Amino acid sequence: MAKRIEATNVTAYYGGFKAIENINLTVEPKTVTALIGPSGCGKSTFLRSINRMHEVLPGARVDGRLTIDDEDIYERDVDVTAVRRMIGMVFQRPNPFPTMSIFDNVVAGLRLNGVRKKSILEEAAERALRSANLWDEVKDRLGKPGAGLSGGQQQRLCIARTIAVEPQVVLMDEPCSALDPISTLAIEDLMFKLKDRYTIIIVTHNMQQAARVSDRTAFFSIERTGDPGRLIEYDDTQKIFSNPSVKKTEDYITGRFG
Ligand SMILES: Nc1ncnc2c1ncn2[C@@H]1O[C@H](COP(=O)(O)OP(=O)(O)OP(=O)(O)O)[C@@H](O)[C@H]1O
Repeated sequence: MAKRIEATNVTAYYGGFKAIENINLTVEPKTVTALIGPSGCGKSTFLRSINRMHEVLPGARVDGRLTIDDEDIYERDVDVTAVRRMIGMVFQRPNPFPTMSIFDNVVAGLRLNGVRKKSILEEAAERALRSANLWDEVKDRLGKPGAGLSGGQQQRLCIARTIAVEPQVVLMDEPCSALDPISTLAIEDLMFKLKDRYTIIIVTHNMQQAARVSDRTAFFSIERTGDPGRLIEYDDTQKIFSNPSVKKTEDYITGRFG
């Protein structure tokens, strides 16, 4: 189910502004890859290029090649909705649909895909909530609003909603930045468990988190304000955090810049 992602010379623009330039990296299936780097270096832009969310903004575009298991997702005849179904995304702030119940939140994507049968929806909801380590906490109040959960629970609800449609890749943009340390650890445990089935890419500002959860780490940076973000170093997480090859990476992870 998990898929391999390959970016070749990916460059992304906001109108005339080039936000990232010539990003080349390959992400293997069933791994967690962390994108790190100083603010504004293009981590989120690159992440959103992977499921074609970047182009949703007026004037925004992507050049280069991005393949998922050798299929170029920017080919002209590609169904963008199918791409976004295959590549789920979890955002910085938990964003459950506020007026929907916990159950309706989890199955929202399935309903959108035309699934109507109650027993199928119930099974899928339980499976996704169990995978998201949330089932035990919510099984007795599935009809209550999702917005009534704690921040950490809401984020796990959003993860359940994302995986309910069985994507192959899960993108996470600073998924723990609004959470307390205990909820953060719960999400990190979850990532560890989910990588059995999915390819996961996470943007994080938390170096310890990158070191704890990821197999590979990509360090992005910019030369100066207004320049595009570039991939400086990409390697096994252990190598990046113990013996990086590039001085700039070392300066960043040791807190000397950024
Ligand atoms: N909607 C937008 N319109 C114009 N420029 C944008 C937009 N979003 C981001 N940018 C610019 O693109 C560059 C990269 O931004 P991006 O958010 O990808 O960086 P980032 O590394 O994820 O930053 P952070 O760590 O602060 O979230 C920045 O210069 C930013 O100002």
